[in-house]
Amino acid sequence: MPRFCANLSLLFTDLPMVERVSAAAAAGFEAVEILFPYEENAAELSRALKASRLKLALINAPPPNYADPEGPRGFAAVPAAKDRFRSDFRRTLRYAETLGVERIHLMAGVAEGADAAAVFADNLAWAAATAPNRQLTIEPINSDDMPGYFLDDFAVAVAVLQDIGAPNLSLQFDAYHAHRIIGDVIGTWNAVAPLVGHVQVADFPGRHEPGTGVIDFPGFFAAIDASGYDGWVSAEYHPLKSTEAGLGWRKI
Ligand SMILES: O=C(O)C(=O)[C@H](O)CO
Ligand SMILES: [Mg+2]
Repeated sequence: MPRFCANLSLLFTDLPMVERVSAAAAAGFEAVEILFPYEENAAELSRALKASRLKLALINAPPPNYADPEGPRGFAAVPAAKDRFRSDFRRTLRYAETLGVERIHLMAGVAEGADAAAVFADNLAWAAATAPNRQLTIEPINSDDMPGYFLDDFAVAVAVLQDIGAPNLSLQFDAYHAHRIIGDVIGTWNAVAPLVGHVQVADFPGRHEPGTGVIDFPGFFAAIDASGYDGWVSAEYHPLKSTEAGLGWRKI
């Protein structure tokens, strides 16, 4: 079975962020991800992670809260926001240092066209060269959930990763988005697995726990194991009831 990680922006949300860390450890997770840690006290969060012996697998680069439906969705592919992307990235590196983050997800933002594609490639190459010791990811996100999001296509993600060819830049594979963008989660996984650095899971419809919808998670987890991927598989879903009541999927 893959190694599972808890997304603390979506799980254990009845608790303050710092307390979600020990709740994840008590539920048997060995790693967590936090999409928006920027409103938290980084030193306090770091102490909580150490006390629970949990790794922080992933954070998103700012802006701080993409949960705001009106808020920006990152800037990596936004031509007018090149300076903003780069200053945000430097800020992320400071958080990553304090928190001991394993991977940083660089969000593309709302943009389209040839200029956006060129700026995206340029910003990613710059970020990978600026932080050669940090692992960075990009994630195709379906445009029904995030209208206008630049990176809504696995082929575009694969092409840019292969063009840049940086060893610290990889694909973030979210099974929920793969289902909504392409439909065939396992086939898509088998085509891109060597490029993947981080995995997230939620079922469709509803974006709830694996096993609550139509995605073949036993088959997907078997495909992950067969591919040799040994990174984290993160629970990035909205619990149907309570977080604890919905954790049985880890044994399916
Ligand atoms: O939308 C997703 O699936 C993500 O992983 C983004 O990081 C959300 O911010
Ligand atoms: Mg995701």
